[in-house]
Amino acid sequence: MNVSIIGSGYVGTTIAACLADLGHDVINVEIDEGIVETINAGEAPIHESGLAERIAEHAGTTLRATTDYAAVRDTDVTLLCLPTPQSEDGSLDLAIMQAGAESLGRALADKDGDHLVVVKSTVLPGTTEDVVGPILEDESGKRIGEDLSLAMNPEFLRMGTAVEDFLEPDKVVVGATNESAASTLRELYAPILDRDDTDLVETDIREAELIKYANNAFLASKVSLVNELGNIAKEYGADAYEVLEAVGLDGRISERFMRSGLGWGGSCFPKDVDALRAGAREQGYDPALLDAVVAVNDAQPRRLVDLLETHVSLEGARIAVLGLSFKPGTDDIRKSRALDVLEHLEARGAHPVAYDPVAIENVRESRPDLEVEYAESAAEALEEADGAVVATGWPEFDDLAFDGMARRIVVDGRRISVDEADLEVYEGLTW
Ligand SMILES: NC(=O)C1=CN([C@@H]2O[C@H](COP(=O)(O)OP(=O)(O)OC[C@H]3O[C@@H](n4cnc5c(N)ncnc54)[C@H](O)[C@@H]3O)[C@@H](O)[C@H]2O)C=CC1
Ligand SMILES: O=C(O)[C@H]1O[C@H](OP(=O)(O)OP(=O)(O)OC[C@H]2O[C@@H](n3ccc(=O)[nH]c3=O)[C@H](O)[C@@H]2O)[C@H](O)[C@@H](O)[C@@H]1O
Repeated sequence: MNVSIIGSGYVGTTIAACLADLGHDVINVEIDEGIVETINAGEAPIHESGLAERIAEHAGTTLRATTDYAAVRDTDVTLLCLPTPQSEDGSLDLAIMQAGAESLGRALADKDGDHLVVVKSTVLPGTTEDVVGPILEDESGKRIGEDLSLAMNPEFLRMGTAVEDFLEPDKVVVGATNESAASTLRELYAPILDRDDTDLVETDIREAELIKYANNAFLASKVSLVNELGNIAKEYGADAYEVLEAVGLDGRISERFMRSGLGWGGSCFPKDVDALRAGAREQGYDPALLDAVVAVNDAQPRRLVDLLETHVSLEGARIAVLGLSFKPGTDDIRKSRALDVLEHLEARGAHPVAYDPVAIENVRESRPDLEVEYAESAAEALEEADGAVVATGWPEFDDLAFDGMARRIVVDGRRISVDEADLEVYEGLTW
């Protein structure tokens, strides 16, 4: 099938390379010329395991990139993978989606024959049909239900495991208003749907849009609940990891997403939970539980620094901060809880020395306001430190030697593997 993908970021690039791998002819339409050149040169513009080799294999043949929207006219289906950021007040900002839909609609005006447009970006219910659809109709002169079809197909991949998640998903959700759109998507994903472990959910567009938010809200809530239970466990002197491992054996609950500690960050959970809360309020519903989910999450970094302060007087103290990215396996620092830890340490007069295997440059560039010293290794960050906090659970922090510290005091927000006998103090945030 001939497929065009609008937006070549984490989702668009991953999907393009994977669909080319599945045998489709794919073109990425992207406004950033640097990304376009990188893909056409056979290289990956982002770091994701399994991506570079797929781009290298297909670039120039079944995978191409362009800045020119006219390319969509040679394709049967277009997947919109544009960013859907949040506004200052937390609500969903659709400006980029609207601009992309306008360019796409204008390009489709000169296309003979039918075209299917699929929204893959995370958008609130009503966006596909009430915002994207009308723009496409106005700009293209085509009519939905006649020579234009619209579908919504949310994406559930995680950063760090994007290729594997896309090719081996638990489910594919297709929201479509007509059978021909649904059948085109079934054909597009045929090799994925042939897997025994992938469920196909066919539904209407609004449900598809909300399934994505409900999914992220559920996972973020699960981690906040696990953190609240962990905070309570800590008060009782109990180990939350042992408690929740047992709880997870209940098939209704599941063992996954049970890691308590510093909380959730990243480019998705925070923005999507906020957008859903703002959207719910706009609809007249007060999302009390989701408000609490965010409040619990926001309190964890302060709790970690409070815990450290019970062992170290922070004014003037040199504190090693291990990990800056929002989770291991990525250099993404958006809404990383580690940044909140740095802010709390700074506010209390400490001198943070941070180390991360891949994310330091991103923090340096995007947060010049932070007064942090950066180290080139964990050992260098720990040198002469009066205490250390673990903010991201990178595997390389497991079984680390805490040699060289002025005082071997370690407060862990991610449950790394530690030989406590080597330390003066080892405290987990929730155990
Ligand atoms: N990052 C993730 O792990 C996941 C993201 N999502 C959702 O997918 C959507 C896309 O997210 P990401 O790929 O992370 O975004 P991103 O920010 O990594 O990439 C978006 C790309 O679109 C390009 N772009 C912006 N305006 C454009 C335009 N008018 N025409 C063509 N290209 C344009 C940007 O230059 C950028 O390269 C969002 O709605 C997000 O919530 C869903 C599942 C996973
Ligand atoms: O909508 C999105 O973009 C994506 O958001 C998340 O994916 P991602 O943000 O890449 O990362 P996760 O692995 O879900 O982790 C999110 C945050 O939760 C934290 N977390 C996760 C699991 C856990 O047990 N404990 C915990 O604190 C992680 O450290 C991280 O900060 C979802 O898992 C994806 O399904 C979804 O597609």
